[in-house]
Amino acid sequence: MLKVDDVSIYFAGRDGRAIHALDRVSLEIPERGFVVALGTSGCGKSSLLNAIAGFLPVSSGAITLNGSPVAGPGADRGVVFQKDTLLPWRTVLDNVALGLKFAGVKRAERRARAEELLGLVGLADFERAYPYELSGGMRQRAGIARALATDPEILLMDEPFGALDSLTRETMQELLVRIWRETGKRIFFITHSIDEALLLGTEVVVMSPRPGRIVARFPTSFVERFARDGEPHAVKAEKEFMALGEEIRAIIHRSEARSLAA
Ligand SMILES: Nc1ncnc2c1ncn2[C@@H]1O[C@H](COP(=O)(O)OP(=O)(O)OP(=O)(O)O)[C@@H](O)[C@H]1O
Repeated sequence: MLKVDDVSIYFAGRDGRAIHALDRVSLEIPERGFVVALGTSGCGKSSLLNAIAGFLPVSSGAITLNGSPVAGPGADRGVVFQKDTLLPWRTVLDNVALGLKFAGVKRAERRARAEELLGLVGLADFERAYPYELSGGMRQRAGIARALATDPEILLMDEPFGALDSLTRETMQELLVRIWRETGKRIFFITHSIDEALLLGTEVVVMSPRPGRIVARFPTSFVERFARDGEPHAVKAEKEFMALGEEIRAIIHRSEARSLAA
């Protein structure tokens, strides 16, 4: 279980005043959970993800993974950002295997594991390519393979498909759901898109800014149908999908108006 318990995060602002980026946020991501954080810009989504990743210390509260406190980055958490962080001078295969090298895994085993993961993300024919030879979607595939290389307990994904065109984005959503089902990994995923949140998540947490907090939570199961039939448009056309989307949209607008008025 990944547990975020009453976490607050403050930053020092330029004018000397503290920026309250996250206010007493709690959430749990069980095994096989796919939790999506949704909200407008500045509501603390990235701060939350960076704290779980161990890149950012919390000001108060605690984050634990299977009972152990998160005190810094670790191989038990794989991270994928909107902009890929592949090393341009290394091949796709070497990029994927890099984390294993740091973990002390032998060369032949690194190679076998990286090849297997490139197969999983549909890049088997590109292992010798360099990042500049790949499209945006392919680079994100490589990033996902790399994040999975150390067999982490959880994948942390910060708007991974935010910069992709809509068709590529759909393909990547299908791919991610397949990987989620096949590997059984828990996932924490950030998006601005209500449709994406509802399509992918087993729970959607809605956040609002100033200070960043969770204003609503919805357990969801549209992803089961998406995984089974692979037809995002049919899922999005479901009455319940549209109704929940409207409800969430209203919550976001209300909390945005409240925080601007405060
Ligand atoms: N390193 C930092 N120093 C100072 N303020 C910061 C820092 N990082 C984030 N903030 C502030 O904390 C608040 C939350 O930012 P955060 O990036 O977590 O939000 P977000 O929901 O991920 O936004 P976006 O969707 O735009 O990425 C914002 O007001 C932001 O300006």
